[in-house]
Amino acid sequence: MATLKETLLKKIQEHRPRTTRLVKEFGDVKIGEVTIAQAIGGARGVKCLVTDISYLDPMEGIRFRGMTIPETFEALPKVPGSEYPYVEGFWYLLLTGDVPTDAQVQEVVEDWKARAQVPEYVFDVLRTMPRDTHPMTMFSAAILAMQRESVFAKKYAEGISKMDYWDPMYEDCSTLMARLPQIAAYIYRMKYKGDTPIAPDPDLDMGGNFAHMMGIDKPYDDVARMYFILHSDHESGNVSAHTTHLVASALSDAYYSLSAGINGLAGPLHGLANQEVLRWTQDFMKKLGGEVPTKEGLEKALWDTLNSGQVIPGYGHAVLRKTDPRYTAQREFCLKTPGLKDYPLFQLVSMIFEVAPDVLQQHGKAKNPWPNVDAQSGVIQWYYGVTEYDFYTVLFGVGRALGVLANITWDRALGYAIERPKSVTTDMLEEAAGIKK
Ligand SMILES: CC(=O)SCCNC(=O)CCNC(=O)[C@H](O)C(C)(C)COP(=O)(O)OP(=O)(O)OC[C@H]1O[C@@H](n2cnc3c(N)ncnc32)[C@H](O)[C@@H]1OP(=O)(O)O
Ligand SMILES: O=C([O-])CC(=O)C(=O)O
Repeated sequence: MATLKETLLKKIQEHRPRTTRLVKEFGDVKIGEVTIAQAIGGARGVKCLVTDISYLDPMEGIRFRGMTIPETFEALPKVPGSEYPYVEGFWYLLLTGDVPTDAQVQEVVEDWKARAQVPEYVFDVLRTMPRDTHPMTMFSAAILAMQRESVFAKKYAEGISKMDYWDPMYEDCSTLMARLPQIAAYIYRMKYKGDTPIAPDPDLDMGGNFAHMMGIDKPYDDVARMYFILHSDHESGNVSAHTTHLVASALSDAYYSLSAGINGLAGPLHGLANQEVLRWTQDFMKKLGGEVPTKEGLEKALWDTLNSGQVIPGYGHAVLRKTDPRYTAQREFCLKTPGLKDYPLFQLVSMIFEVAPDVLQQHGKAKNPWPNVDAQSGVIQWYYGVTEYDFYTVLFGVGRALGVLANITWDRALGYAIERPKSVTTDMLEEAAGIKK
């Protein structure tokens, strides 16, 4: 059986001529144009990034390597006794585009175990930080601290060929993936559980081991598998993926690049929105003082938020124009899980789903009034005892690493250039608009 790395090399060799030909023979073909609104408005809709790992359709939502979320869950080999697939198998799929066999999944499981030992100094770094440091700061710092381990940086300094850059990048990305779950769980237990880290169990898969190190019983292992897969990738233009890609384009290694991407994920308009959703719902519940919320009361709270110039967290999207299928997948998980289905916080989240889209439509600003992934993820964590919502974006970060690290491995494989778009001045825009000579 070919290893994942051997299979990846074969895929890379097959793919390279496609990219080379497109640039050489069809480099002048236009795939879009840029308006003033796009230049000022966050490059929305500007097509200037390439990835084959996932694609986001505004109406359908994400496809991972061509597969929808239900198709992905269906196709991948499941952990024995579990309803959800191995995260390791999903990594194989993202990197190669192939659904792995059981044996191919096991190869990744074993490979990650061999790489999983987090260096002691990473824990020292974390322990030195004041305990009220945001967990995303801790997570990013831990990743950055490991930069000295980078095989890519070492090989680059030794002077390897451009054609081989993908190999040490793959090594760094695999090592990061193997270690992130323990780092995340360590932060959680150090910060919120009286500094009682739990040692990894080498007999468990990534999702199972993460649940074990968090100290949470089944089915939290399935929650972890589902969560990491759902949050992994959302094509290349979102802030965390784009940042990771941008930093990696300077040939910064995977540690520098991922740490930067995680910093972007920590923004409240991006990954941190899942923390904000819980903060918003908790504040709302507190104001009710234990009363069951009514739709009218909820509607008023939503308008209060909008009228005070704030966004409704978990709603709206830069690309999606329908309910996020990641929201739907998590909602379905809640609906099929007996205790969760009737859980008051889930009922409130469901009531927001009934009320908020109308409110946002009446408000008339958001192009997409429907919920995104962040509106539904926190309630599941809360139900299983992870009520420290500051931590939620770290969970998102472990999942997001799968996508962005697979992407930067392919960036190096296909020799994508250093990213350097052109800026213009406001004077130039006014000239282009014909309002200034
Ligand atoms: C994993 C993820 O990153 S998913 C997104 C997580 N983020 C959130 O849930 C935060 C709430 N949502 C938002 O702030 C936005 O919808 C974003 C950031 C996700 C997308 O931003 P954009 O593409 O600029 O959205 P859009 O084009 O619809 O924005 C138009 C206007 O509607 C507003 N708007 C968009 N969504 C919302 C919302 N949920 N609540 C209130 N206003 C909103 C925007 O702030 C903007 O207002 P402005 O014209 O005064 O600047
Ligand atoms: O696609 C985006 O811009 C934001 C998002 O949902 C993600 O990154 O998961």
